Amino acid sequence: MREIPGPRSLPLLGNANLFLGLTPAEACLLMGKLAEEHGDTFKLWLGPWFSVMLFDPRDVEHVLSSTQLLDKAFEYDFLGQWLNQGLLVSGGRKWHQRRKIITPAFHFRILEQYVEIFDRQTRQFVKNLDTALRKEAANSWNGVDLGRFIHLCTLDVICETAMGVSIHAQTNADSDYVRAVKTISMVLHKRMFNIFYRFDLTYMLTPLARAERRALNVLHEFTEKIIVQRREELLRGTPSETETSSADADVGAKRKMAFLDILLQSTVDEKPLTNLDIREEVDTFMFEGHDTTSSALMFFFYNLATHPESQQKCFEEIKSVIGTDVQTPVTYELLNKLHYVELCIKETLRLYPSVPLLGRRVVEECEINGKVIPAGTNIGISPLFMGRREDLFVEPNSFKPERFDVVTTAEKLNPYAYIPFSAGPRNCIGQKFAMLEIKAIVANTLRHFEIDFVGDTSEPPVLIAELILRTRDPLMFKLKERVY
Ligand code: HEM
Repeated sequence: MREIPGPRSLPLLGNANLFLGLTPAEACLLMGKLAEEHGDTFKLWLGPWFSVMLFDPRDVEHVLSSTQLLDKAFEYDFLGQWLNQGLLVSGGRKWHQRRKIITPAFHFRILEQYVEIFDRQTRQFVKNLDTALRKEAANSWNGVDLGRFIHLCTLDVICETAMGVSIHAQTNADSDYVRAVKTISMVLHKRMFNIFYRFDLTYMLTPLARAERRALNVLHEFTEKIIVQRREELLRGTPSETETSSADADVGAKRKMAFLDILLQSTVDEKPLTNLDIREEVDTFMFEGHDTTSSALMFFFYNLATHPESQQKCFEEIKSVIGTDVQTPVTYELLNKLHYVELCIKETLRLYPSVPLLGRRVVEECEINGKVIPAGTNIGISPLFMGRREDLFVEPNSFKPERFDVVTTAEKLNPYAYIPFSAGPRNCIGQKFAMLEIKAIVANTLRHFEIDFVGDTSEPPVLIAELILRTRDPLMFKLKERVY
């Protein structure tokens, strides 16, 4: 450990003193400064936890492509309260088996049928924005906080695709389930990033722990209820894939194969999955599948609002592919033709990767390009810092979607520097789903509104690299209805 450079550490505290009292935004900046001072590989002691940060793409490649370094860092254990041993946090044989049975759930034929859900939920999103626009005009508000609306829309999308039911988050943002999701996200951020909440014994005595228990009850009971219901329906043989369910008013108009149904029909070692097995995977989709896409969409709209020429190009492309009738639904084929929109999404994820930090746990001592990494080390890899490396991306802080076009594609040149969806065997299983969903929301929004940013554009927004990347202050936008 001594050979790895890093800031001087104090007894017991290690380097935790450097982070004490810092806001998440300041902590984020500090990580950048430490990399400048100590180089692409540096160590950090946070109390008893030893971490090595790897910022060199060759080291990142070694870790992410390895079939040995697959275990997640200690911090992911906090997610276990909600996700139990779902795909994101599990390791070893269990992860292998689950990845194998879950991969077919993201086949393009399955994704294709979800586009109708993306389209329908986005229409509600557009309706809500329209109402907000009118309220804003009537009350002379200074802009709309898009993030709030996006979050509810992505929550509705993931709930309907994962469980086949709608929670109507967009029309009832105050429901128990929506509030529980918000609480649990807040708790997870605090536990991971505040050293005082890290120790179970002291944490259990805090009001935060009580709030977490209440939220977990709501989340687990909801998923459990749907699983039981769907299993019974499956046993009874009704309703079929495309049949309308009249029994449950909450069910989407046409039944589709939700992720849940695929899991109900899967087997491991010739045995069906138990309710708990299924719950942990469905909850994992609920967690991984909404905050990540919300963050990406938020930064996407920020980039387009501050780069009107790119917004115009996106709009022109959407108009030429989907047409000028705003009632025309988006389809899988149409979304696949939105090439320029795709470049803008990729560039947004380079500048603002939804997951700014990935962590792996070294179970057995290993060597990474000549550096010996002891067992027990947590490895940190930052898609955020990688995407901003000057030696790999020309003008890294500028929004230049063209860098991803087919001739010069920045993605192919640097497969282990451009890692918003991670890379290698543990990459994001929902990548294609996410791209389609983002495109559907973007296409429907830009068909209806022109988007302008309200606020200072001379400085980029202050970022907070928590579990999911966000900004310190809400980003506010002015919307203008498009007239055809
Ligand atoms: C813009 C949207 C998204 C981004 C940027 C993103 C990014 C990522 C990243 C970086 C990882 C690796 C995490 C790690 O190693 O700690 C990951 C894993 C994962 N993601 Fe996504 N994700 C997105 C959307 C989704 C969606 C929509 C779903 C589900 C429908 C999903 C499901 C998962 C799952 C289950 C894993 C764990 C995979 C495994 O360990 O085998 N993600 N995602």
